[in-house]
Amino acid sequence: MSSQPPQQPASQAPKKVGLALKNLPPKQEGFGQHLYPRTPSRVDPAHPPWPSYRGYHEYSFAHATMSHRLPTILGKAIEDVVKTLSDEYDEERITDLTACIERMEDLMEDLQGNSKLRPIIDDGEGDIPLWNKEIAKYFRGKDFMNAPWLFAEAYKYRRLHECFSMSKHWKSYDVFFRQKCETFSRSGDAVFELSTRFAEPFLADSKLSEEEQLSAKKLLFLELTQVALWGNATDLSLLIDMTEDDIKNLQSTGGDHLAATEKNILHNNMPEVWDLVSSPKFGGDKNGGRIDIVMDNAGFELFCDMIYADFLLVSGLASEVRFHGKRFAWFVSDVTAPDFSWIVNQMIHGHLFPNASETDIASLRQLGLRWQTYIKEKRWIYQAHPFWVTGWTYWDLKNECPDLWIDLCESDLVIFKGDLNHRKLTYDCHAPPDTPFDVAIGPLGSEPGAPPVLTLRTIKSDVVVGIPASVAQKLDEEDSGWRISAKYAVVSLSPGHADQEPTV
Ligand SMILES: O=P(O)(O)OC[C@@]1(O)O[C@H](CO)[C@@H](O)[C@@H]1O
Repeated sequence: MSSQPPQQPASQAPKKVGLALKNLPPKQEGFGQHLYPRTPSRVDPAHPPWPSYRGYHEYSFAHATMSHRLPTILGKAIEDVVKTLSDEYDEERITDLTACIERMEDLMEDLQGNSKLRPIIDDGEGDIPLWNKEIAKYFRGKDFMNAPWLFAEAYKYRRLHECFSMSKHWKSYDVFFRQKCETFSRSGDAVFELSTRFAEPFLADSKLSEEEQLSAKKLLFLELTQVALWGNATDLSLLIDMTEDDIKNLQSTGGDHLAATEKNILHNNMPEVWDLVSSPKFGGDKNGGRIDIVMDNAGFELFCDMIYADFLLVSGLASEVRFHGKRFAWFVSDVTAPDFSWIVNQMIHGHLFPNASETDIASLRQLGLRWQTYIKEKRWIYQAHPFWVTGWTYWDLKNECPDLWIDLCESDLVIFKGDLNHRKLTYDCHAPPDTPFDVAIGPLGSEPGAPPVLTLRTIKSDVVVGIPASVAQKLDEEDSGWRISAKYAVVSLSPGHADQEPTV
């Protein structure tokens, strides 16, 4: 008699049972959409006008940044400090710097282990209350990946500063300074292209009629606005994998190149900006307006901004230009006070371009000397409010920093440069692309006393506003990387309400 083997328990999961349900109602869509946009009075950092981008959103640039780019940037920063350490001979300074490296390694662990965001240690800096209030009120218990991307990314740069601000001898050490200087010294072609044209200040040909002179001024204004705009394409945090030729291409400022790139400006208010700055009312009784530039990157972009600011003064469109920079190293290449002085002093005294011709070097020197005079005469003013190095968006500028708000309301035009400033203007959230720019910037566009606000931004991250939905959809279909490639740009103007008294 053959005996049957004992029955084994099933080792596989039972097959799914498919129910043939034909009478259920259809799937519904658009849940929660009635919540957006939130009305401005219900907006706060934990409740943006539209949903935030966050590090765990795998489809977004936020994810690539939080999981890959930031650890790479931090790793390079540690390499920089190790290099500095090797050049040091004083024991106390060496042990002090070693402690900075250890703090950077702790930060790397927190970043890669997705730790919760802790308060910033009080190092006596003016931005501490702003940071710790925002963490305590809105982001307690959040980590690097589930906090809004904008906040988490800014927080990482503040923690990086803390690694040094806790030290005795290295409080103002900038881990990105070396990189910023090296990149500028590799930008010779583009730098001389501009310096040789502007060493002598722009003067409209006196043989031309008044109307012709104005039209020459307008054409130059439009082209230099583009130079300031596209100068933003070369930001160091994105240059990690670029060759020298790639960089040269990005920096090309020739007329043909500008004409070709103008079609990539998806929202272009340049004509309106010209109408504003050329109006006899611009600047009131002053001889030209006060123009503020909330700067982005040091090096080549700063050089382009200075070329622009020089023209604004020389042409009489501006009576003074205020440059707003950062108090410490920020998003790799943002301008700090040392970067601002460095560029002008190197232009006058430096040896950055050993292979350049005497004419090129002389043109740079002449330009640098003129810019130095503007600084001495306070026609160019450098300012660095602590608010610019926080995680707050500019929707909160008035409430969190009424002093800065009142100061900016005195301006005749505030120009925000670059991608990060644009993210802060628009709350870095999923706003529909056809949201009008002045709506997307909230109180900065709508409050009484708000100055005219201009954004000059090459598009390097997900948020895009002010363009027809059909244009965004077409680009999504045809050029999938368009939101991060810096190939496209926006020049958007919010007219503001300078005719009304600002309130605080
Ligand atoms: O402000 P910038 O220099 O134009 O760009 C800053 C940037 O490179 O950094 C962020 C990602 O890390 C993005 O906002 C953007 O792509």
